[in-house]
Amino acid sequence: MITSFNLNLPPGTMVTGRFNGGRYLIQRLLGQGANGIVYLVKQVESARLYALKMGFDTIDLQSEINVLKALQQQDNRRGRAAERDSSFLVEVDDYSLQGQEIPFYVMRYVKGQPLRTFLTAQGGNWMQVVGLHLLRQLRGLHESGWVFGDLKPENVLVSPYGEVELIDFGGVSGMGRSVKQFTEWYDRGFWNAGGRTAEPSYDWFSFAVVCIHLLAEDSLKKAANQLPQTRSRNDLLEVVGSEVSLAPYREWLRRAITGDFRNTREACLVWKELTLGRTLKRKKSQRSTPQWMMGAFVVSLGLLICAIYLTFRF
Ligand SMILES: Nc1ncnc2c1ncn2[C@@H]1O[C@H](COP(=O)(O)OP(=O)(O)OP(=O)(O)O)[C@@H](O)[C@H]1O
Repeated sequence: MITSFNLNLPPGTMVTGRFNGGRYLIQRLLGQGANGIVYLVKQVESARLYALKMGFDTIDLQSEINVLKALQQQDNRRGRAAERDSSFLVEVDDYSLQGQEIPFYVMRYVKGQPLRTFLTAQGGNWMQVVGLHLLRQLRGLHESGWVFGDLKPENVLVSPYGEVELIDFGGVSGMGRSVKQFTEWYDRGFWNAGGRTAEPSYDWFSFAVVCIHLLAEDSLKKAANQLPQTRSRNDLLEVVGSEVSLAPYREWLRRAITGDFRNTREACLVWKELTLGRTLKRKKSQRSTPQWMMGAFVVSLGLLICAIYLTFRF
């Protein structure tokens, strides 16, 4: 039986595909989840870095592979594959270990920090930049007929300039189907706030809960710990209305929780207007601040403004 224990492969291990013969040298462990274990690997032929995921369960892994294949084909059709660092899906094969066949697939390596780590290190204000990038990623998926489904902070990696990549496509479902993988807090059903049909509003809702979780965790915990039958979307709306840390996002969060956007393009636009307007106001008011007080903020604010400029310019 394959377990996380015997899949714990040390750096320097060569993983050779049983059918295609692709060779990948393990550099280090990237992470481990319920469905598999992910390594940073170097493809021997090209010396390129990729992420390689080995599965504990062939069926679960296969459903992720199917989604990645479909996304890859869509990218290829639109001629986008060349624009990316590398493709969604590089290779699928089996690895023989101690007489067992372990399915694996190779995907692009996403360099970045998990969303929560990033915001803790850089400050909550970065949510403005990160949020827009994330919504744009969702918009791309939605416009291609997919819903991400299992949106949670662990599935979002952020680059030093606030750019975002989604990982773990195991929860992606075709529009109109049932969401097949979700995590309690971010799930609309958990809050008795709607069904689990894969539609853009399902992802908006999850994203709203991600924001509340990251910026007002205690209040979210309290609301989530109620009896399941009394939990409702009003509990979330109350948190949104009362938490100061959520004030900049209040209008957007209310609309996301109630599913009140025409589409994800509109969700992006509203986010942009709300957060950009606020940043400009803050910049104006800072002009009257004495210079000596500015010193400590200059570097981080400069970086943030740079990122905001780059984010909102396009
Ligand atoms: N493409 C990637 N690039 C960099 N790191 C990655 C990549 N894919 C996964 N990881 C890392 O590996 C971890 C586990 O991967 P993943 O979330 O796909 O596993 P999982 O078993 O499906 O998780 P879950 O239990 O959340 O369903 C992630 O949290 C992340 O840290």
